[in-house]
Amino acid sequence: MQLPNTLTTPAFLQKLQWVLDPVGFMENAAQQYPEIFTAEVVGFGNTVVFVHHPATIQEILTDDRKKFAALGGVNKILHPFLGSYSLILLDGNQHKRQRQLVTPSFHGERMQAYGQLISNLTEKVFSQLPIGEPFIARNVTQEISLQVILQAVFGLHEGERFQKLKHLLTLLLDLFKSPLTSSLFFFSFLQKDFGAWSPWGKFLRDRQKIDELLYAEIAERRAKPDSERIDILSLLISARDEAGQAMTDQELRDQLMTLILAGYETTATAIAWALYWIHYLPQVREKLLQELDTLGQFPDPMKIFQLPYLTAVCNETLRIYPIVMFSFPRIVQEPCELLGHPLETGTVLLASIYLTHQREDLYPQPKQFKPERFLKQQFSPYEFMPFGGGVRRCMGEALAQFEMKLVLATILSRYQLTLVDRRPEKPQRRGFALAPANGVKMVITGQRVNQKSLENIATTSAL
Ligand code: HEM
Repeated sequence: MQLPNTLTTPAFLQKLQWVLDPVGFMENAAQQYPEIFTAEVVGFGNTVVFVHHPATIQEILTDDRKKFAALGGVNKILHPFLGSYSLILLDGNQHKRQRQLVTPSFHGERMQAYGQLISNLTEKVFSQLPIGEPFIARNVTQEISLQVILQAVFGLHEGERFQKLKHLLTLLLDLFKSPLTSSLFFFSFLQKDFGAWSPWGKFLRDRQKIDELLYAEIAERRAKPDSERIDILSLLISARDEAGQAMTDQELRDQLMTLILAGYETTATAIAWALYWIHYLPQVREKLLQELDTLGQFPDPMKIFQLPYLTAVCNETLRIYPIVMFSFPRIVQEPCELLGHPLETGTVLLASIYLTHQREDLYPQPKQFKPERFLKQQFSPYEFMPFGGGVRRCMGEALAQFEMKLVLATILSRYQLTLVDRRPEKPQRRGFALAPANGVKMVITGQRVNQKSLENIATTSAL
């Protein structure tokens, strides 16, 4: 059967461009085929149909348990890292069960509990940066994001286990960042244990050490339950499914690894992009500071979360270069038609988040960073979809949005920063994320005092 709008470039060239320049690849194809096209890519079983038409994406994502199944098997290269019970790898009822167990811990209102923690961690990491010396924003936001996950999700605080896990997880997560080391996961023939010095041997030994630390933490928590604890691991330990069953140790371990893989680099990259846009466009920074200053010196985290302009800046950051460029694959389960094209069972579909966010009819001048568009208009969940949709919609959406806003508010209200390089940052593939190619080089030029508080001090002393 003829697939929709098949690209004619030789398959190996398509794959090469997909790996090296995914944005250029998708944009070229969309110029020719503005709603749907078929391409040869690496990672999802070769031939994939890209869809970037909101109504069609809605059709797919609202029926992705049956007609367009969100099968986890296509993510199997992540199995050695995540384990058999990972949400990302499970299908059907098993997937549904894990989601039912995990979802309540990530509800929006629960995030309030982490407000102070996120602000304090940001302050701690930033206070260690020397004033006047350039730093790479993405490295700093990664440090913050890793610590937020270890503390808010794993419930670990300073101490030996925290330090060991932080070190080992960083080693393992770094493997996904370069094409060379991530090939270990793509090619099973490289997965041979030739001892601790061989790449796969080292991976297995590091993973073993991580597992020992995680299982020790889980055992301690089970032995000494503490109802005061608010971290996500504690909530998962007490969660029960419909049949009253708790999660096993292995399920807990696999979900923790999933949450760190899905949540660490994504959120860190989003914050780095936001810092870039805010400092690249002085009028955006100015407006944000005016809005933040209205809250006074020690604002309530929920008040920060609700700020309209800050929300618009975060949304526009996730629109212009969505961190995750496309949804997880959905697989056609019965012959059907999309946009007039017949599709047979087994066809792999990707909702292109990037191309949907670049549609001129939805977002006029899509290459320009304009937070105001989110103040003027409300977009449907299939027009603006940085966190995907349907049964695999991001579990960490509330945490990611909360963290983005609190980290930005803390940095902007306490520090004056500037970009070291005024040349535009280009988006580049980095592991699973679409990241700023140079990591956003910045420098702290000084501390900042809330203007509103200064005015208050001035008025009080004048009285
Ligand atoms: C700005 C940050 C983030 C972005 C842009 C993002 C984006 C996404 C996207 C696009 C998906 C796929 C959805 C689909 O196929 O429809 C996804 C899935 C997922 N995300 Fe996120 N994510 C972010 C942060 C997080 C965080 C902080 C966590 C948890 C700590 C998290 C956990 C997950 C999980 C577990 C899944 C898989 C859900 C499933 O398979 O059922 N994400 N995310």
